[in-house]
Amino acid sequence: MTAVSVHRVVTGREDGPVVVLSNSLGSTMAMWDANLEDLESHFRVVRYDTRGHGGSPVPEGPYDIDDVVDDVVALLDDLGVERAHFVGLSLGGMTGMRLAAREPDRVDRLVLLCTGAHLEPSSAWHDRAGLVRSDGTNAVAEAVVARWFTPALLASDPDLKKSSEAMVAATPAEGYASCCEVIASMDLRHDLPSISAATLAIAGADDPATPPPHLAEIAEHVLDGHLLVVPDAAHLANAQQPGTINPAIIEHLTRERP
Ligand SMILES: O=C(O)CCC(=O)CC(=O)O
Repeated sequence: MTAVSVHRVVTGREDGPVVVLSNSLGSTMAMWDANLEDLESHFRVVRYDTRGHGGSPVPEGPYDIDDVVDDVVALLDDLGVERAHFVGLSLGGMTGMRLAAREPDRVDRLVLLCTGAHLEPSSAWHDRAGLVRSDGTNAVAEAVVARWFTPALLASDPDLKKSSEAMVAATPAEGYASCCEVIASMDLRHDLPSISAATLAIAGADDPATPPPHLAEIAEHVLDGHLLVVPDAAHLANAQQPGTINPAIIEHLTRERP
C-alpha cells in the first residue's frame, strides 16, 4: 500500500535532536500531552497521528505493520530528517520495533512503552475489528479505556474517563479496525535480535493489555535493551505516571554514548 502523509505537529527546541512520538490504537497525538513540555525542553518533538486516527488519512484497510512504518519513513523524508529517536506506545511501539529492524539507519534510540512483539490471539483482533466495523468505535470505548488507566484513577477522575472514551469514540471505525488488523497479522519476535538501537522498554505494572512480560521479552532479545516497570500504571502509563516516565525517557535519549 502507498504511504500516506500523516497529520503531524513539530514543536520544541529547534536545535535539539529529533524525537518522533507514535500513538496507540484508538488515541491521537493528544495521548502525549503529559509528556510534551518536558520533552520539548530537550528535543525537536515530532508528534503524528497514525493512519486511520486523529487528523491523518483513513485509507481503506486492511493495513499491515509495514504500511504504518512506510508512513513514518515518508514523514521523516518529508521533514528532511535522516535519523531520529523514536518513542512509541503499544501500536506506536510496534511501529518503532519494525522501523528499527527494517530501517536501522533511520533510528537512533528507541523507547517502547506498553507494547508487545506479538499479541495473541489474532482472532481477538479480528473480532474487535469486526465489532468496530459493524457498531462503531463507541462500542469498544468503555472497555478500552478500562485498560488505559488503573481502576482507582478512573474512579477518582470522571473527566479523564469521559475525555478518554470520547477520544476512542472519535476514531474512525475503518481506521481503528484496520489497525486492529495490523496487530492481528504482526509478529516481530524474529525482528528483535536485529534491533541495534539502544532500547528502553517501559511497562505499566498494572497494564492488562501488554503486561510487563511483553516488555521483558523485548528488552531481553534486542541487542541493547533495558526494562523499566512503572508501579501504579496501566496501558497509558505515560499519561498516568509522567513524573517517572518523562525523566526516564530523557535520560535514555540523552545519555552519553559508551
Ligand atoms: O493500544 C494499542 O495500541 C494496542 C493494544 C490495545 O488496543 C489495548 C487494548 O486492549 O485496548
